[in-house]
Amino acid sequence: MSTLPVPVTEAGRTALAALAAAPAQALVACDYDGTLAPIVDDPAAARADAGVAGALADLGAVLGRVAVVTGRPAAVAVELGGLADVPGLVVLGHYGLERWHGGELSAPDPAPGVVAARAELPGLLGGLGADGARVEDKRAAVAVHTRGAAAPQELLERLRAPLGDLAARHGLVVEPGRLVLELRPPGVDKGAALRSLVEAPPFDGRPSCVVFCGDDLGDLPAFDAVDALRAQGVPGLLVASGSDEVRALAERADLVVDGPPGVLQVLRALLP
Ligand SMILES: O=P(O)(O)OC[C@H]1O[C@H](O[C@H]2O[C@H](CO)[C@@H](O)[C@H](O)[C@H]2O)[C@H](O)[C@@H](O)[C@@H]1O
Repeated sequence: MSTLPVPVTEAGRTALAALAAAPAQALVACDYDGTLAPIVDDPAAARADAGVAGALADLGAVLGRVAVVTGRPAAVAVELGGLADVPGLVVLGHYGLERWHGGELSAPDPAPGVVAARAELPGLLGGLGADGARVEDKRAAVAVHTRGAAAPQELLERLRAPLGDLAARHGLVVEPGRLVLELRPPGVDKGAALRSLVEAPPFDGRPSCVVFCGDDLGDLPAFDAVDALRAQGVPGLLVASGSDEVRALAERADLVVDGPPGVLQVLRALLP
């Protein structure tokens, strides 16, 4: 078993004690990219360490619920993460729009705005001379990545306004992330997704503890949700998978670890 780094906050230490006291009523949820899987140039190649599935399975055997809450389509996270055989795992995809559990996927049809925006994207990017931009078709959303460009951050900034216009014209919102701008339907976020897990059995709104691990801007609503639960008396632990690209989570976390290997170490050490 790994050693768990000590949270820097009293709230974090309280949450760990609560988890140890009542593991069967605890919820542990993790983001996928940058948290369970390393950041790589090609989104289709972002595979989790082989130990991740085992760590989630071990935790799932003793905790109330283990979940992955991701901006990816749920089935893609399951496939890339090698998570298909993790007993009891829930994967909420597309920021909570999709739910995967026990091999069953519930996924709504893509919003018409996504279909229209996707069709316009090649012309728009071509007209802007967005060399190096990569379009990721996520079915219920469409993402434009700039990691492969000569100047990734500059290109991202240049695309922000035109992609914002495109999204607005089609009733979509722009979800910013690590060198990516995603056009997706409004009305879901990881905070609501996490709350849906808290409200469901076996917790029915009163878990003994909620742990959330994330790395990117899209994880901030889940951090907000944990803060709100704490205000209601539910202990919570916020874990940031640290990176040089995004610092906003590390500034709020109870525990900052060194990327996905550090998160895996935490998951292993959470076992009572
Ligand atoms: O909520 P997440 O599970 O963290 O998903 C967020 C986005 O992650 C992916 O993009 C990020 O990871 C890629 C692979 O490492 C990397 O190339 C890219 O630069 C990152 O932004 C994914 O491709 C997106 O669809 C997700 O929304």
